[in-house]
Formats: sequence, C-alpha cells, structure tokens
Amino acid sequence: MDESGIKKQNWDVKETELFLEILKELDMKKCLDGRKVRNNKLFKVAHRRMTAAGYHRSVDQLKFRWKLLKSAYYKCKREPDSPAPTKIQGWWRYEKTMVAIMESRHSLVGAGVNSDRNDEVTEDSDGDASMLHWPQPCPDNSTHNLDLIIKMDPEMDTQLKIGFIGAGNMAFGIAKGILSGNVLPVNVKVSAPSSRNLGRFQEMGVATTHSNVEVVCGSDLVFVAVKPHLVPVVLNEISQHVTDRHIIVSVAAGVTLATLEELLPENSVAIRLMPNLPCVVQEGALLFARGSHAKPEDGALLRSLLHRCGLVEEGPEAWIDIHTGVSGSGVAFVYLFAEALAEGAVKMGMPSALAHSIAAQTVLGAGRLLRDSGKHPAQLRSEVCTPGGTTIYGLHTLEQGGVRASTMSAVESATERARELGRKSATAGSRK
Ligand SMILES: NC(=O)C1=CN([C@@H]2O[C@H](COP(=O)(O)OP(=O)(O)OC[C@H]3O[C@@H](n4cnc5c(N)ncnc54)[C@H](O)[C@@H]3O)[C@@H](O)[C@H]2O)C=CC1
Ligand SMILES: O=C(O)[C@@H]1CCC=N1
Repeated sequence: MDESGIKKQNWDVKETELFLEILKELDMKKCLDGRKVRNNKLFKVAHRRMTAAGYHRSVDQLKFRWKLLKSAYYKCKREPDSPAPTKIQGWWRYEKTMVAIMESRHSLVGAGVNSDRNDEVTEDSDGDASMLHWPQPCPDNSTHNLDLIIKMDPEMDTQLKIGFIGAGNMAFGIAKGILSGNVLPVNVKVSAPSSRNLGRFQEMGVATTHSNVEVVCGSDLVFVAVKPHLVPVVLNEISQHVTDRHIIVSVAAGVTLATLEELLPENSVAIRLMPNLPCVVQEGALLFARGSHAKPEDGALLRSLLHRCGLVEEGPEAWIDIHTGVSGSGVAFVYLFAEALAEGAVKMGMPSALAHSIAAQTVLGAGRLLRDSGKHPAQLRSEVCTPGGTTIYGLHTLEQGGVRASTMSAVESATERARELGRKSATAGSRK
C-alpha cells in the first residue's frame, strides 16, 4: 500500500476500541523496544486478531493508527485544557484506554521517563509508520510477555530468520535444538564452503548455500560457528552486509566481544555464546555474554530462541572462557570418564557393547540426579558409599590416581587455552 493509503483511513469507533483493547491486552507499550523485527511481530499479532474480528487493516495501517493515537495522547497530556485533538475523531472515547496502555509502562520504568515524546507525531508529520521507536530499554518482564506472545502464536516465531555461518558439529547441535522448538526449517539457512557437512542440514529441511553473505542478507540473527582462527576472515567478508537489523552470535572459543565488535561495523549487536554439544539432544549447557550494543531484549530473544537447546544462562564475559573449560570441553572430559568406566568393565570380563551402554546410562543417570535433586555432588557421593563397601574402595583408588586434581587442571588448561585463542584471534583481527 502506498503512503497515502496508509494515512487516509476512516476508522469507526468499534474498530478503534477493538484495536486498543488488543494493544492493551498485549501490553503493547511495554513490549515495543525499537527493534523493527520485534515491533512488527506485535503489530502482526494485532493485525491477525483484527482480521479475525472482521476488520481488514494492514500492519502499516495499524502502525499509523497507533502513531496518531499516541500523538493525541501526548497532546492531551501536554495541554490538558486545550480542545481534544482533531485528528482522532471522538478521542474522548479512547482516552481512558490509551492512558491505561501508556501509563502501565511508566509505572514500570519509573517516573520522569518522558523521552517517548520524541516519538510524538504532529498532524502534518510525514507518517512514516515504520519509524516507531522507543528509546528506553524494555523492562525484563515485558520481554517475558513478548516471549509468551511468540510462544502462544507459533506463526510469530517464523518471522525471525536465523542464519548459520559454518555447518559443523556445533552449528548442527544448535540448529537441532532450535528446530525442536517453534522455529521452522524454512526460516533457517546455513552456509559452508564445501557441501560435505550440508547434507544433514538439508535432511532437516534447512536451506544451504556456499555464500556467507547470502546467509547474512537473509537473516536477522546469525550464528558464527566456524573455527576461532576463521572468525576474523568470516567477519571481514560479511561485515559490509551487517546492519542494525542483525544480531551476530559467535560461538567460537576464545574470540572476545572486543574482537567481534572491532571486526563488525560500529554499533553492531554482538553476543558471545558458548554452547556445548549436547544441544543436539536438548541437554546443552549454554552461557552467553552481551556485547556493548546488545540490549537486554537481544539477550532475551536469544535465550528464548535457544531454550530448547538446554540450560541457557547469561553472565559476564569473563565467565565464557571458564564455561568453555568446564562445559564446552567438559563434555569430552565426561566422555573420557565414561570410556574408562566401560573399559574397566571390559577388563573385568563384561562384553564391550553392554559395558558401553551401561557406562552411558550411568553417566546420564548420575547427571540427571545431580541436576534434578539440586544436591551437592559430595552429598550424593556419600549416599552411594556404604561404610566398608565397594564404592569407597573404588573412590580411594580414583583419589590415588589424582582424578580430582587432574580434572580441575583439565578445566584450568581448557580455560587458559580459550584465553590464548582469544588473544590470537585479536591479533589476527587487527592485522586485517
Ligand atoms: N564442537 C564443540 O563441541 C564446540 C564448538 N564450539 C565452537 O564452535 C565453532 C565450530 O566448531 P565445530 O562445529 O566443532 O567445528 P567444525 O569443524 O565441525 O565446523 C566448522 C564449519 O565451518 C565451516 N567453514 C570453514 N571455513 C568457513 C568459511 N570461510 N565460511 C563458512 N564456513 C566455513 C566448515 O566447512 C565446517 O562446516 C568453533 O569456533 C568452536 O570453538 C563451541 C562449543 C563447543
Ligand atoms: O575444543 C574446542 O576448542 C571447542 C570449544 C569447546 C569445545 N570444543
């Protein structure tokens, strides 16, 4: 629809009242956060509810109507004694609901927040309905509300386009986790230079390409899932196509937010995520840190997207390398232990296949009980140990072998290595 079509609308009272009721119910004012994609989602929900009620307004028409209503609200607030705004006929009918919508947000972000006035449109404003912009950060509970809206309305999630640069094990793990949620394969695209790893993505219905730029141009959120030394190469390649629409999420071990931000255009939204391989079975442990231009809402969006991958936490960047040691790499330490358990059983005469399946189940069961009981591992360990029984004999042997010290050292070495990789990629990035 052209702009004049958006502006020249005749809304009747019932239609406007319904529109406002929908916005109120969606907590619209609290959820608008300046990111076009998210704002669009909310207006699309409103659009579909209006359509279901028999009112056929485009998303842009709804945005423009909202803009006029908002403008009228501000005018009334600024000049309470002046005649009602003429642009909205019968304004007095809507004023109460508008106040309820607008002021629910003020009570959350505190008094004195009036930068919304920047949004005010005058009657002869240019009517750019896509310029809705809320400079205040969204309070956390509003993002939960938005997540709820998205979850309750699966079609909404299909709006977010997700890209993967790199088609290896970690990209596959995250993609599998994401696709087990609301995200549809049609909204995901993966790139890698060779076709070697692309087949398993195609089997999930995900589009593949050899062009990283194509992934960036078609995505809102892009996972950079190449080996750490390739991150500078890839970011240099895609940088000129990264815009304020994008959220760039790097999973590369060691590569710091400072390096990512240096290689991306100014003000880019970057997030550093450390996942681990069990995302494939939705039992991952993921920790992320936001870059200096990533808002809490960007973190909430990522968290919501990844929630099917496993435990998702946010923390300071300094913890990401530690998480790499304890969990990204830690998974391999647990596999080593599982393998050794099985080999011990084989040594004692059990068939290998049975030994390995029992070892896997033992690790799984121990892990689930540890997580679900919330007990300290030492407590659970003591519950297994009968005085003078078998377990304490086995534990004594493990302690003699220094299992505890070497596991701690393994986490330390992996963490240090992540830090070293970070320094290397920073140097590589600054040479570009
Ligand atoms: N494997 C794991 O358990 C974990 C890996 N990570 C991180 O994930 C990243 C990827 O690791 P993996 O998936 O294990 O590696 P991988 O070797 O399995 O996959 C790397 C992928 O990158 C692709 N690639 C290479 N050059 C490229 C380019 N120029 N453009 C686009 N794609 C390119 C390869 O074709 C391959 O598909 C690494 O940075 C690693 O630190 C993080 C946590 C755990
Ligand atoms: O070994 C690595 O470097 C990657 C990061 C964490 C797990 N795998």
